[in-house]
Amino acid sequence: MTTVATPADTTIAAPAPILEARGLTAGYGDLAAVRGLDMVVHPGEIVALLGPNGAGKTTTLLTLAGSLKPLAGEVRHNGKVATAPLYRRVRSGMGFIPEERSIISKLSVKENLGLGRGPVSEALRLFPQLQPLLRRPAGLLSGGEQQMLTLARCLASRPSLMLVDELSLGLAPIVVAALLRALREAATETGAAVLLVEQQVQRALSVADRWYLLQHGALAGSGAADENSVAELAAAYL
Ligand SMILES: Nc1ncnc2c1ncn2[C@@H]1O[C@H](COP(=O)(O)OP(=O)(O)OP(=O)(O)O)[C@@H](O)[C@H]1O
Repeated sequence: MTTVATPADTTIAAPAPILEARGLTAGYGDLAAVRGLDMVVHPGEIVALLGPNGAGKTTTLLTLAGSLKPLAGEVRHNGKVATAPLYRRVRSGMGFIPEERSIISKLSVKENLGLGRGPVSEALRLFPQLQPLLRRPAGLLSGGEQQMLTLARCLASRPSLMLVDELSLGLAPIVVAALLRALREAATETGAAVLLVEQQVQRALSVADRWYLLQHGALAGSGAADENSVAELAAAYL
């Protein structure tokens, strides 16, 4: 816990960040796609990582998840420098939803849910829409149903931290709203910390608590997700 001075000169306990980037430079081979990032994500909050195409959002997320090694700087998970690869971080309570859909097409919905670390019953409680589809091969689901399956499987394991890339890509607004609502509930009810990469600024801000803006591989701004954010972000890059 860190302490924060309030205007009334009392102190309140602020939760320690669950995820931190400190001076993080990341990329591919010699190419630094993002440089010198400082970011934090606390338990129970949704933080949107915004920015135009090619700004470095996915590279940042992959590096924070342990899929790419930092070129410089560090990633901290629960206050400790994180060096474990992605699969070990997932085993220790991190949820990761990459841009490409992570289902096994030939397995049924039920079998796909069974591959998760949480109970199938919890996944179905979160997304009852999946119940009538349980016996269907996951490859035959619609894009939105596949993304529900992915998110249900991840949330059922009660992750303490979730890194989510472009959940809404190509999906109908009503489906996106249901997916984002589930993330919001996980953050509010179970204290999960969520870092959400999203192209759609307004959608992301509808559920986020805070945002960071990446441009050309560097942080170009950050703030609370409030009524001024859209105008601020529009001025910056929309
Ligand atoms: N595997 C790779 N090898 C080399 N360069 C890459 C690789 N993946 C991405 N890049 C480059 O890194 C930069 C950042 O890409 P990244 O995918 O992180 O951006 P992004 O903000 O997520 O973009 P988008 O919103 O279009 O997905 C881009 O210039 C991209 O071309």
